[in-house]
Amino acid sequence: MHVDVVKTGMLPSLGIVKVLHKSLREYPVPALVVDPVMVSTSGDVLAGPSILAGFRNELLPMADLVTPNIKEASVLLGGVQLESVSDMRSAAKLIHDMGPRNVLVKGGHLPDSLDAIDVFFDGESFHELHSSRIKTRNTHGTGCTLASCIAAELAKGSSMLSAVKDAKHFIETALAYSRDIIIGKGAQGPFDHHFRLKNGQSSCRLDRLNPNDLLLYAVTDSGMNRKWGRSIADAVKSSIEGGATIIQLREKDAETREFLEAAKACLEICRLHGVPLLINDRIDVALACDADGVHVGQSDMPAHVARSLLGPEKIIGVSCKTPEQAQQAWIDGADYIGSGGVYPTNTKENNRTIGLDGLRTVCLASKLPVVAIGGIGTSNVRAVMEIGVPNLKGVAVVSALFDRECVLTETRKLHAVIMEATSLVK
Ligand SMILES: Cc1ncc(COP(=O)(O)OP(=O)(O)O)c(N)n1
Ligand SMILES: Cc1nc(C(=O)O)sc1CCOP(=O)(O)O
Repeated sequence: MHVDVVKTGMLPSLGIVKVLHKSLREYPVPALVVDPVMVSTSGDVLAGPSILAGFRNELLPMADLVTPNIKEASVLLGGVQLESVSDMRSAAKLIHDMGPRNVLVKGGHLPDSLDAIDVFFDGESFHELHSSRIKTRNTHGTGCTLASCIAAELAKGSSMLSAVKDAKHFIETALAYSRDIIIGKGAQGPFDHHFRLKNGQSSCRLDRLNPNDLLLYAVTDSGMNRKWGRSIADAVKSSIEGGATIIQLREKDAETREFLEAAKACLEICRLHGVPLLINDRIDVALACDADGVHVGQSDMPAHVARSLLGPEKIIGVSCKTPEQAQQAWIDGADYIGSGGVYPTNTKENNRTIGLDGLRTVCLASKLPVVAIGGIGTSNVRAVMEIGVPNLKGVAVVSALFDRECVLTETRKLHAVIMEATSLVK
């Protein structure tokens, strides 16, 4: 394999900085990621003034990306204190002025924050990248691994922001996987990079969402099921038997305790069939019953806060009607987006319809898999699945399944049409 990216940690002497600088000039690499390891975990500054000067003047102007943590950013900037995300933004801009094309200031050491916030600056826009804070002593090597992952993603052809996002996700998952490993006696242990190879040997779920699970997304409505005289759990069971591939409990008028009991009963059914169960809006209910994730809208808990509350292993879906919302959902650590209303619906009041064109626009702007929602049933699902955008993975449906006498029959019918439509698309 040809990997044409160089990643460097802090170099122990000015001589090596100079040699590297010279060889990079002679043999330029397509992308240079610089991880300035210049402050030890205990806070000692590892780089003397001459190394710092060589680093600033010779390496940074060549770098496509530099990835200091807040202590290293502070050293690079002559000792300014960084205590907030706003300070990190100012630091990213000042470091950018030193010449690198992109800057990622890592906020893992920022005190008092629920999640780990990194600030990415590409010279024009800032992005705050959130991930959950994993409580573990095994954090040794995260900075080097992050930079190496970014370099590897760039070599695979990713854009800089995508590479950073993917690398952050790798680190977050690896930290969760390594949380309880005990190696050595020091205050800090190493984390395990090989979790993908060891999949199956840990209780940690590595791939939160299989996008194919979005194919037929059944979203419950207690009013409808009550009207037809069945429990939420019975409705969920029938929909799964009919072919539903993922379930969302959207119980707008349920009391918390009633909702939690229903969620636990549904979870038992879903686990039996290997179907993920998500909770609409209620992060507390999702946490209490250990559901597989949540779905949040634009006026609900922001996805990055949901991620920090739920941790790296849970699925998060976000409703998006515009390309900007889709981009933000991706930045915030969502796993999929729900986009609609594709058609008018009576299930959700005052819902803006975006049509097939709006759906296509959102799909094209989204780096995440998309599920279409709103007024979808057997008569129009084919038109939705045939819009010809590969990341449209399925349809989410409420009334076409649950406002019917027989959930099993309706789900089977819808499933059959979707299967036919998707086989024609392929
Ligand atoms: C899959 C899916 N997509 C969109 C929605 C709508 O969620 P939201 O915007 O939060 O609106 P409410 O469902 O809360 O009315 C969804 N629930 N599922
Ligand atoms: C819950 C919901 N969200 C929508 C959105 O556009 O985000 S449309 C919708 C209701 C979907 O119900 P039905 O399948 O009965 O039309």
